[in-house]
Amino acid sequence: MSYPRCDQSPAWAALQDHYRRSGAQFDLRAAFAAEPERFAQWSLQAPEVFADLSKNRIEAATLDLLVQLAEGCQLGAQREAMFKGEPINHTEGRAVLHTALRAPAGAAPFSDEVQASLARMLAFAESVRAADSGIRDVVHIGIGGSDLGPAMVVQALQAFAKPGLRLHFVSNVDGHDLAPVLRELDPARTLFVIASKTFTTQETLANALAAKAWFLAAGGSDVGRHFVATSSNTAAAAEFGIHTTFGFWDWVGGRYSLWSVIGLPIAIAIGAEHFRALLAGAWAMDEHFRAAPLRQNLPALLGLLDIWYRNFHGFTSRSVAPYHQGLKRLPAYLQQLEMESNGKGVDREGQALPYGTSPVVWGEAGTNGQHAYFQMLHQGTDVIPVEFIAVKTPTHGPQVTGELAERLADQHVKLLANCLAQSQALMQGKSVEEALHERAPTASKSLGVLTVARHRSFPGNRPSTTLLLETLNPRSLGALIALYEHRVFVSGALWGINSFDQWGVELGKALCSSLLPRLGSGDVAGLDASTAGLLQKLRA
Ligand SMILES: O=P(O)(O)OC[C@H]1O[C@H](O)[C@H](O)[C@@H](O)[C@@H]1O
Repeated sequence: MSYPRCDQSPAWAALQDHYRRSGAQFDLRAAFAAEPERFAQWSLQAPEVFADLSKNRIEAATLDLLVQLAEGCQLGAQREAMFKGEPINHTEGRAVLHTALRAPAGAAPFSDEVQASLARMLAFAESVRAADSGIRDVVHIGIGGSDLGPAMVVQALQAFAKPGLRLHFVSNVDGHDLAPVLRELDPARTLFVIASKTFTTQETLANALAAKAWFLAAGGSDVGRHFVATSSNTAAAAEFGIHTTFGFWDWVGGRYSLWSVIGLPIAIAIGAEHFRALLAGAWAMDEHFRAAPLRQNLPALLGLLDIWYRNFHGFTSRSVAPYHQGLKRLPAYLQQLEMESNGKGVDREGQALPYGTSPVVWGEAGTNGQHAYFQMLHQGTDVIPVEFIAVKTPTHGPQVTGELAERLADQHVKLLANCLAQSQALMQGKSVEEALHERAPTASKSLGVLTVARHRSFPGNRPSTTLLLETLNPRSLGALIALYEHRVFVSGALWGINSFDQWGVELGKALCSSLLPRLGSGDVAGLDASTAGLLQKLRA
């Protein structure tokens, strides 16, 4: 299982040369002026997701070299190794088979187990949704991969959720997360889902214990019926006192687990049929990723573009701007997916990498971000590629009628216009010359016109990608998430890193365990002066 690292491919040096000769001077405005076909040439339809890549600093020669780079790193073989279940998470000796969770029966490894687990989980979800279940509130307690995916999807698919059934997500060990949720609950009408792959996570166990204590104190009875677990550690869940555990396997990574029983709250919210549509959308993207030639392969193209920007242009972050309020948790979800997967500093053999890996991924739903940090995207000193996600048709649900429906439809047009305007503005910019010819009624009269024009000019040539969905539904969301998963796989595969472990979260956990008793005892012996000083202040 040894594949060449990107800098070992001849295309790497060729890309460095190409960057120096052409990439560094590339101008999007000139490219659009010179290439009438640029949009057609650089856009493509993948399953459920249309992508416009034309506003990126990329030309045919760049793509040629990036494709050579991918081939040099044996991307195709690496991809097959994942789909076939080889232990590509080699530091933990595990396969990486989230794709098997959404494969039709018989189409992927472990099919029988997967189908049986899915059927059991969906049947349980339907029983919770049934009118006679008596359940009104579902509290999902989990963190990281056992929280972000389900929470993001449930939020995104509100229009498909069962009315009257309330889903709550509690993740933080900070009691300010759990307490306000508990205030709204009736124990007799509440189901707690304790989600933890390992069932050892401090935050989740603490919240689960607190929830159980509240449940009993509030007069709840039959813990066995009101608490269930989703975990690959069924023994630990049983020890905790939970009788019903939906198990899964070590080859499902936490941040890739929403397709497994960790998706139980999704299934409870949207029902079995919609959950299957979510899986089907993801599988459609899996098939595209596996079969499409690299030049028409959207996850591959996005991953290659990430390499181009990170390693040749030196851009250190990427902003995600979903123009759909339902996707407001998508940036947080992507932060774990991408930064926990590819935030690595050594290659598979443990050698320090001579190049950058995961960019910082951040963002906010549009148009909100426009009124906050877009200033920096437009005029700041760093170039930050932006990924816009727009949804053509809104889904406000049947209860929205009459004048409200008309107004919301109009607001959707405004939303889309904003999305288009931002990528256009980033690209076009505004020269000092143009700014000089504009009226600037709010500018200070005491400044010279040239000074004002300089403040009002935009460098432009700032790259962005726009992803379009026809509508946000279970199938399209499944495809969108799988697109991101595979794009992260592509850049990780070329960087030659293990995208599927997360040792970087361990040190803080271990130090937390040793500091916890010290916060009680006040013992600061052997601590650095800063930690000791802060600990004493917190105890005072
Ligand atoms: O599902 P759990 O075992 O409780 O783990 C929850 C999360 O915590 C860990 O520290 C990892 O950083 C995440 O990858 C994981 O998703």
